[in-house]
Formats: sequence, C-alpha cells, structure tokens
Amino acid sequence: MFRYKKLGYVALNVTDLSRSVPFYRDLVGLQLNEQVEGGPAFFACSADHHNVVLHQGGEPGLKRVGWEMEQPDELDRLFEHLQKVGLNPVALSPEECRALRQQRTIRIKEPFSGLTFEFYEGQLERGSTYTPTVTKIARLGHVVLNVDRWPEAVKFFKETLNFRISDNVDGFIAFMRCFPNPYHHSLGIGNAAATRKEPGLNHVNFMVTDMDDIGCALTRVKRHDVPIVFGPGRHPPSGSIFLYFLDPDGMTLEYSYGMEEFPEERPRKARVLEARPESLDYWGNVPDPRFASTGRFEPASEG
Ligand SMILES: CC(C)C(=O)/C=C/C(C(=O)O)=C(/O)C(=O)O
Ligand SMILES: [Fe+2]
Repeated sequence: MFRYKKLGYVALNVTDLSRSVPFYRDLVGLQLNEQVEGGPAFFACSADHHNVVLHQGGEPGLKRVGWEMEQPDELDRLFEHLQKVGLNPVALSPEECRALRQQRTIRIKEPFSGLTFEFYEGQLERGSTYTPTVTKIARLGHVVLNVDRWPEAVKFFKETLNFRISDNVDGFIAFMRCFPNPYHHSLGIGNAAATRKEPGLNHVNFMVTDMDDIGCALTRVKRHDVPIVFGPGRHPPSGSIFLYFLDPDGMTLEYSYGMEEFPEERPRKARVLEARPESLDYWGNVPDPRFASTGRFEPASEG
C-alpha cells in the first residue's frame, strides 16, 4: 500500500475574501504567501507554499482537501490503485500543477462527501519559511467532515485510502491517521445523522506549539468578538487542549495543543469511546449549536 506524508492543505470557499484574508492572517495567524489579484489567497503555517487556500465563493464551504505523499513513487502506486478500484484518478497537467505551486498532483472525487481529494508529491519550495505572529502554529492538524453513510465512509478511508483508525466515539466520529503519519488524527469522519448536522465541513484544526498559544488565542478572539463555540477544554480521544471559534462565514476552526502520536509498528488498538458528553471534553463543556454547522461540500464537478 501507499504511504502518506501528511494532510497538506484545505481549500475553503468564503463569501468575502477581503474580510476573510485579514481574519486568517491577523486573527488565526497564518502567513499570506501569495494572492493573485481577485484570485485565491494561499496561506501557510509551515515551509509549504500553502496549507490553507481561500477562494471567493457564493457560499461558505469546503472546496478541496490535499494530501502529500511520502515519496514520489507512492503517488504512482496510489494512482494505479485508484484506477484499479474504479475511482478514475485524474492527473493534473504540468501547467495546472505549476499554477497550484505543486509538484505532480492527482485528483479523485471522494465518493462519500463528493469532494475533490488531491494527492501530490510535494509543493514548490519558497526559500523562506513560516514566521509565527500571533500564534505559534505548529502545523495544519486535521480536517473533520460530517458525512451521510458514516460506516461505509469510514470503511472506505480505511480499506481503500489506507488510513488507520485511532479511536471512535461510538457511532459518532472516527479519528483517522494517514498512514504512517504519527498524529492521532489528520482526518475525522463525523456521522452527520447522529450529530444532527448537515453533511459538510465540521471543522479545520491548527495544532499550536504551547499552552500559552491557547490562552493567548482565548484573549485575542474575545477581544475581537469572535464567537467561541466550544472550549477551552481537553478532548479525551487525542488528549489535546482545544479552543473552537468561528471564521467570518461561521465555519468552525480549532486550535489544539498536544496530541497522541502513534508508532508505525505495533500501534495500540483503536478504542471505542462511549457516545456521551464526557467523551467530548474532560472539562465538561458542551458545544454551542453553531459548532460545525456551516460549510457545504463543493461537489468535485464544480471545478
Ligand atoms: C467533539 C468530539 C466528538 C471529540 O471527541 C473531539 C476530539 C478531538 C480530539 O480528540 O482531538 C478532535 O480534535 C476533534 O473532534 O476534532
Ligand atoms: Fe478537532
């Protein structure tokens, strides 16, 4: 089977780029690396060219999710495998890859969300890296999707895309790592029906470097009247300390500090946590109704 390096980037649709660009730069603390006039804004929180891309759209949503492979030949193995299982992978042209500042890239339509999933060798080197400002973001951590047909979707990511389950909250959410990336989850698959949410984006997570980043973020978002929709608290599954807040369109973002890491060989078994409030937060918070409620999946065919 093929091997991943990491969750590379998420592309979001926002309804007003001129409002969201300063928010993601100045409030979230991402570095704006490139914005073509009127076009998408490319942000990073690592040496990559982009870990978040904002597109102007008619409604807020998740446009695309990109995964970086461990080595170039993993992409060939993946392409062959996706062809074999009938997912019709498409290789982007060299011009398309260049426009995205990415090396060789392939795409599929992920069957349970209808989203474009992208897999690539790497991004173009920028020669300079991310300089933290308001928050020392360590990395783009994970993206959580709310889907219908939850058991089938989890099975798909495990068996077809070689993700491993780290933990489940029984019938509600599966936390998955892109093998052999060690972090507890870089993908979460939430059960839309069980959580009484529409299918769509649940949240995008940024892992931060220390506890103070969470504390300072709390002060900062309060000062700017940014809605806090869950936390601060601590998640039982990964052990992370979290703070969830809304972007200007109401999409949910998370900062988290600390996360269990798994060895490649002989990892612990996945647990099934009871679906009760204590499984969501050791500190006893419950999410605001606005939590994970905004962000439509952009169907792959819309380009
Ligand atoms: C709110 C849920 C269901 C929960 O338990 C969250 C856990 C974690 C974690 O353990 O890190 C998340 O980050 C998450 O759901 O995204
Ligand atoms: Fe999360």
